[in-house]
Amino acid sequence: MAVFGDIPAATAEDVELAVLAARDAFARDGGRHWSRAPGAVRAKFLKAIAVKIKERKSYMALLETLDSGKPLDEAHGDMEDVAACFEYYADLAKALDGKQRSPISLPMENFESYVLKEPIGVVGLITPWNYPLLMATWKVAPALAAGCTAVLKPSELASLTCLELGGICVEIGLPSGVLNIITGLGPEAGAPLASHPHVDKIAFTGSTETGKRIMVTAAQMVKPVSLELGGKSPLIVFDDVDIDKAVEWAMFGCFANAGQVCSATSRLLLHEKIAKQFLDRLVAWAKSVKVSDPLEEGCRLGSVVSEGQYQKVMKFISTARSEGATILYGGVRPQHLKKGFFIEPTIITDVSTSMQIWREEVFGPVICVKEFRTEREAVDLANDTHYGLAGAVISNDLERCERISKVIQSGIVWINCSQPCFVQAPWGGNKRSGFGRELGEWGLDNYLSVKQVTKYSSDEPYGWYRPPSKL
Ligand SMILES: NC(=O)c1ccc[n+]([C@@H]2O[C@H](COP(=O)([O-])OP(=O)(O)OC[C@H]3O[C@@H](n4cnc5c(N)ncnc54)[C@H](O)[C@@H]3O)[C@@H](O)[C@H]2O)c1
Ligand SMILES: C[N+](C)(C)CC=O
Repeated sequence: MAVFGDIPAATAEDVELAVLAARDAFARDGGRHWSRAPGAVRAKFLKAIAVKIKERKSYMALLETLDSGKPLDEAHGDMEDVAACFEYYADLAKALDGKQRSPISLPMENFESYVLKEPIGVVGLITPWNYPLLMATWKVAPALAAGCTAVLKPSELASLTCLELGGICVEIGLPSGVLNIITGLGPEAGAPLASHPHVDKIAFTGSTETGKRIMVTAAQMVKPVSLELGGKSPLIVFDDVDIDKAVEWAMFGCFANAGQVCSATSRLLLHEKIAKQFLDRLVAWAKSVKVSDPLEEGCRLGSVVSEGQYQKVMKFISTARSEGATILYGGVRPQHLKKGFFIEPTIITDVSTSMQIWREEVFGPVICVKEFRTEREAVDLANDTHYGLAGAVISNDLERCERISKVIQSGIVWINCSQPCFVQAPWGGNKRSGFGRELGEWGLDNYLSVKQVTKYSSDEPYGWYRPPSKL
């Protein structure tokens, strides 16, 4: 670990200032310049942010890698996704103007009704460290597109690219107070934001434990929340597949970003007929992964984010061993990397459904494996979790895949792949993985409130009461 910068540790007083600034920006000039401005006005700012991100892609990616340990190639991909997300919501901001006053068909001709979509107000955005700028962007872009003003609190473990975003917003002339960024610890900076009475909504991405706390706090004010939480997602592989193709998806599903992915398919379910051959190939592929300094060309597995995360992942592995599982491959620091928080890609077999490694989110490059005989058994194992973020199935029988996609209890199902993520498609979980959807049009709806306006349009009196007799 090396210190290459420091960030402010905000407290409740800073949160107060940030919320005040956001409230002021929301209401300034009756909202004419932001919250009630045409979506096309806000779209220009979002497009301008996207342009700057693209211009600075290499620098921003480097910063993300230095801060989080993810391979530079992955950080480049993240920055492309960040720019695409701002562009996408710029288009939706523009389209919002045309969706206002959409009429509702009513069963009584004396009434006319239409719907206004209005920004919720000041929103608090609290985000994690695994995709620091991307996870923040999934909230900032739609919130701003909707006309909200925001206070963003990124993770204390990786805040730098979010601070850069703040600099970009100043450069492009985003009206002051529209986006406010505070850095600092969860209890000191995140909690006062979540409990602030003048914050109208909290959008949170992070662990299920913190999500629960945020929900309890928000409940005191009946404040809406959307929660994107953890996962323990399954990948089911049937016996009719091209083994190497399926192995590559299994690897990408659990070793990309060193497995620090909410939707990581970290429970691998293999049809018993191919299990041995599949595991032999999986080990061979895992051996060939380039684990290195994330800045090195071709790196495919960098370090985990922090010493704390390293210790946590190692503890999961040792508990799995002590509970009787087999560490088929990995489970240790790579021999050639004496410093840093590196962990070999790890494959764990002989797993039972009561083991911690089967039940809890590791958030590291660790996959656990079970075999199944029948489709029914595969689905039961896939759904044997409190989480419900994602699931994946690989088979050449597409009817089977579609059948399974209907019964997997999760917000996302991948067929013949794992992890691809598109800004146009909804993202979010069921069960203890949270609720609400980000991305796509659903992501914009997160920051809009729906107002019904109904007009009595007849010249006749309503006629429910008899008029009093005239004297
Ligand atoms: N569902 C998704 O889309 C998604 C995406 C990315 C990450 N995640 C989840 O995020 C988790 C990893 O992220 P993490 O370790 O940063 O999570 P975390 O819950 O520890 O922290 C997330 C954020 O909450 C803040 N926080 C902590 N305590 C708080 C409190 N009491 N009040 C308010 N804010 C508080 C943190 O400072 C950070 O900014 C994993 O569980 C992962 O699955 C989910
Ligand atoms: C959605 N994704 C994979 C970018 C981030 C989840 O941790």
